[in-house]
Amino acid sequence: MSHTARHAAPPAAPAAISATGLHVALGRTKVLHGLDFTVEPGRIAGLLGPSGSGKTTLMRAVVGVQRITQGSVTVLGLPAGSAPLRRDVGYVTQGASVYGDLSVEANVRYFGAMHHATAADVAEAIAAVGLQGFARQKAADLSGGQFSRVSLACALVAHPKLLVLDEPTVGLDPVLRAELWERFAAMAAAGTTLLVSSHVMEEASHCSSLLLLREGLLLAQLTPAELAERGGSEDLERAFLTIIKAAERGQQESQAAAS
Ligand SMILES: Nc1ncnc2c1ncn2[C@@H]1O[C@H](COP(=O)(O)OP(=O)(O)OP(=O)(O)O)[C@@H](O)[C@H]1O
Repeated sequence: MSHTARHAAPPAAPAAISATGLHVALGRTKVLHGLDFTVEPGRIAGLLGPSGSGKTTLMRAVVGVQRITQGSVTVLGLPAGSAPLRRDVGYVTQGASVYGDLSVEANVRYFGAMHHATAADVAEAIAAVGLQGFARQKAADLSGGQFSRVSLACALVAHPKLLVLDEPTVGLDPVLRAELWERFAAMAAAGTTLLVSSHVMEEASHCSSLLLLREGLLLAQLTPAELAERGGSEDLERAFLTIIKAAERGQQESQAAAS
């Protein structure tokens, strides 16, 4: 082995997500306007933005179920949506993809089967979302919050390398919410990357990187501490509003100047 080779740095792992000049149009509406960002492996990236800012569209592009108009999205070094990624990427949408007439356990087993999950894996995923007491219950007979947790268990059982979650804590009580964030942190520490959208600003503090989206533009990618500093408040909701309002003012001023 040559001296150079012995001291060469190990090859860097590819970014978990890398978007370059990402444009998406839905019908005639341009929804994403050229996004550039990177999420490193083992991070929890929070996707924040007002309703209609393009969060779901961006997540769909990352998962590879959204046609891209221009630019590219790379996931774990491969084009988003490519076949080898199917095993490595989990996606939990707001509209749960759960079979109401099957039990919780049967649902999780069904998803797990595609990933050779064992009975222990299934039980562990169900326990992770706090549904161990409901494993035999028909999903249709669960409460709304319990039902949405079944789809999360279905994603967890696959042990994906990238987990994309659209508002996973909606409808959950504060105890479960805190437990889930602990779970996400443990997964990230073990190398899983999470992309999580949220409306709940206090949840932003659990993320290592925040993507602030407004009207299909990436306003900033920053840490929670940087958000607090840039928005002039330790209260992340207030800081977020300050940044969003400043962007709105900037847009109005440039429109006024142009007219
Ligand atoms: N099929 C469609 N055709 C045209 N426009 C669409 C379509 N689906 C969504 N949009 C528009 O695209 C924009 C972004 O939608 P998206 O669902 O990505 O936003 P979001 O940030 O996830 O919103 P929310 O927080 O309310 O879920 C919105 O203005 C929406 O009205």
